[in-house]
Amino acid sequence: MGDGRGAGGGRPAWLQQYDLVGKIGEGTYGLVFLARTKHRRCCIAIKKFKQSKEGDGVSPTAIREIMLLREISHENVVKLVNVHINHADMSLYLAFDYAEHDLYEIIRHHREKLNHQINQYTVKSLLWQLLNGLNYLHSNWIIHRDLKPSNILVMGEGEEHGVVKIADFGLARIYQAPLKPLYENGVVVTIWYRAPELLLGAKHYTSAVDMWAVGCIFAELLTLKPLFQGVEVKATPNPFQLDQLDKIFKVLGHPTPEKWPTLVNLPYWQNDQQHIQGHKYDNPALHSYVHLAQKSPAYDLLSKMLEYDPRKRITAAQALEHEYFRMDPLPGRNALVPSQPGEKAVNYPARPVDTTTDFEGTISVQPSQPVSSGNAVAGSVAAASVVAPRQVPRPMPMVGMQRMPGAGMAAFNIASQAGMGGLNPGNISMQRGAAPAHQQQLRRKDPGMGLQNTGYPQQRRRF
Ligand SMILES: Nc1ncnc2c1ncn2[C@@H]1O[C@H](COP(=O)(O)OP(=O)(O)OP(=O)(O)O)[C@@H](O)[C@H]1O
Repeated sequence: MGDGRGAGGGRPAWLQQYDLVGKIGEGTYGLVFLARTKHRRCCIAIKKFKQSKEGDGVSPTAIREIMLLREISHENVVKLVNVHINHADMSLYLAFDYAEHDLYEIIRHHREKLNHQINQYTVKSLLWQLLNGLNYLHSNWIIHRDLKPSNILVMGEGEEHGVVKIADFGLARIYQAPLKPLYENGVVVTIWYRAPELLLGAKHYTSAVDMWAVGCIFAELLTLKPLFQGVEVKATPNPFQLDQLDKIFKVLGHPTPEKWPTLVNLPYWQNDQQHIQGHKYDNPALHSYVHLAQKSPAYDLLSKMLEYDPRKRITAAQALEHEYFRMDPLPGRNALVPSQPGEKAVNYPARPVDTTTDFEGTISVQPSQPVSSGNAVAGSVAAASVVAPRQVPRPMPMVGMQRMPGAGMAAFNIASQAGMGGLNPGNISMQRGAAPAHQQQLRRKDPGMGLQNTGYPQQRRRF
């Protein structure tokens, strides 16, 4: 594909397969655009990575990582459909399937507009699907590392209505090496979903960090507000985040080496004892923060996700088997349908689209694209407005990473990615088989339902 320049003003040729609708978001590392493929008129979200000040582009290592992400296929994981490199400045564009909603907006809509809780069926279905996608990623040795509500997408009207898609998986590895975050551009970040072992300076990631984040998200779905809203200390790399730990201790109590034996080995626990000891609370009570009975299965599951010791924390596979998902209301594939007969479905707003921003992120493009009616996106365009900046969390700095071995995985030989040319529009030379050993086994297409789980606890049609 290359970066062939179109006749008109230096626009790369690959861009011509899309009609740009506008900008839908901005993260630490880049802008996200809504586009349509000219050929099939599919809605696509294109994530453009910003260049760092040093102007360093995309390394072959990052490209290899991205190619592996293309092999990931699961109903609850957003599909990476294309990768484009703009040769001129080595900027990177990733094209994903488009999702109309995300948990950040769904929670905000309930908190600020509807003023009522998300119904139990929806919470349970969102959580189950999130765990189902995560179980698949973890089984493929991918740790997300930046799970937060804006990264949990939910499909709008259509065949996949109400289906959860985890986004931004695996991207932390790409961000860190070749693309440095732009701290200077005023982006607000959050550490609210960060696991305590990382806050205490653990050097290795395990998939348990994602389960902590899921626990935080579960609590937020129940209460409509973040559970641990610490104020971040801004410094690099990975400074001691005492306020965030304080928020956690207040709700869960002080961790102890009796309950968490490896605590004593964590750098900040050793070095900042004095500070940490000053943050003891008498009556921690998670159940009162989330308004759950202590004996309820929901509380039991949540407290297992928010277990201090990462080795004791519940895994995604175990969580899917939890009693909470076996009792009424049972989770379903469309999380956004009414929970009871006669109940009205919530009409979540479409994403606002800023139609004045082009792929460069600066100048005005052609007037609004004609959008076929009846499509969810039509609403977005009609309601086009400047996209309000939101709190934009960023991934953790890259540190050593332990991956969980997946059970019963079919071998995937990286060398089978022969002829990656089609996937490698920048024609960057790549050594075959050069990926780390732990990545050389990837489960290929998974029909959707995780490893240990054959499907939803009980299929039930909902309207
Ligand atoms: N495939 C997609 N379909 C629709 N919207 C998407 C898609 N991927 C990302 N978005 C939305 O684009 C916005 C910006 O996403 P982006 O990932 O750049 O930033 P973020 O997740 O908010 O923060 P960061 O990337 O800095 O951690 C978010 O609202 C996100 O929900």
